[in-house]
Amino acid sequence: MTLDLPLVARGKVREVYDAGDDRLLLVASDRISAYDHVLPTPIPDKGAVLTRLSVWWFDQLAQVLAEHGAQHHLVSADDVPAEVAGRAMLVRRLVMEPVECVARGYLSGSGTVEYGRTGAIVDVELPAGLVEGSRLPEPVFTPSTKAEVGEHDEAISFARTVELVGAQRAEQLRELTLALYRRGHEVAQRAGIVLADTKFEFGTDGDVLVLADEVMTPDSSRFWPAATWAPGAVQPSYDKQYVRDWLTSSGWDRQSPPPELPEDVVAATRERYVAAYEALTGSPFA
Ligand SMILES: N#Cc1c(N)ncnc1-c1cnn(Cc2cccc(F)c2)c1
Repeated sequence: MTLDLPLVARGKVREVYDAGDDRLLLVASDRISAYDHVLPTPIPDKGAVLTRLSVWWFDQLAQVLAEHGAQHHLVSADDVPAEVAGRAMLVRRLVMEPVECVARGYLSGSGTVEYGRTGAIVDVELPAGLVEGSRLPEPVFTPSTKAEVGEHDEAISFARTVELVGAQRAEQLRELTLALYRRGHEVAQRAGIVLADTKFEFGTDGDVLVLADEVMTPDSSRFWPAATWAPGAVQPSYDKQYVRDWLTSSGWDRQSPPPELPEDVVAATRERYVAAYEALTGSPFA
């Protein structure tokens, strides 16, 4: 698929195009990544499900945004080129903040490693005795810098965030990030999903802070099935566990190019994305 628009940025599974008139087009592909590799087999409708989920969250979060004097960047999910209908968002072009705003409600991944070394996540002290998957006493703001494509984001302190964006903006980003995460966690819990952590991106339009990018999707967040949540081990992913388990069983060395996925794993994975969407929104995907 080639869009007749200038490419602005390309991620592992998404692209951003210049749509003119201070608008960008965010396009979500059906590509899936696992173990830091983009797999050769697409998951049908993944891009559409994640786009529809972001669109739904923008509406759900409108009140929280307004309470913090902020807006979101979505202009339209309908006024998009036919080639990407259903899996693209027309958004306002913003001046992007240079930090990834991560909220964590649970200890997982790089957070667990950092906690094991220091008892904290960068400058955020945590109580003793936490294990992989533990729920934190309160959600924490653990910003990171935006890494180059293919690199991992690097967690930074709040003091560094202040250096980058100023004290007032840093405080606003922390407050809003945590408020949005709390709302998302509450909604997800009712849907049988643990929203363990999530990454927001913000920009500004004049003086107004604007929620950008995708929002609380399985690609920007850790989604765990609530029914199997059990601190003390790596939690199963709501959406990617079939893929991870099959890749592990296939003997793939995680260094060479990844193998094609079998049809049953593709179908089961598509069903997990659709199930997450339908559980969260209460609406049928089809
Ligand atoms: N959202 C947004 C946005 C905006 N509303 N205004 C200006 N810039 C951006 C913007 C540019 N890059 N990204 C990250 C990104 C997203 C999706 C795919 C990618 F490859 C990369 C975000």
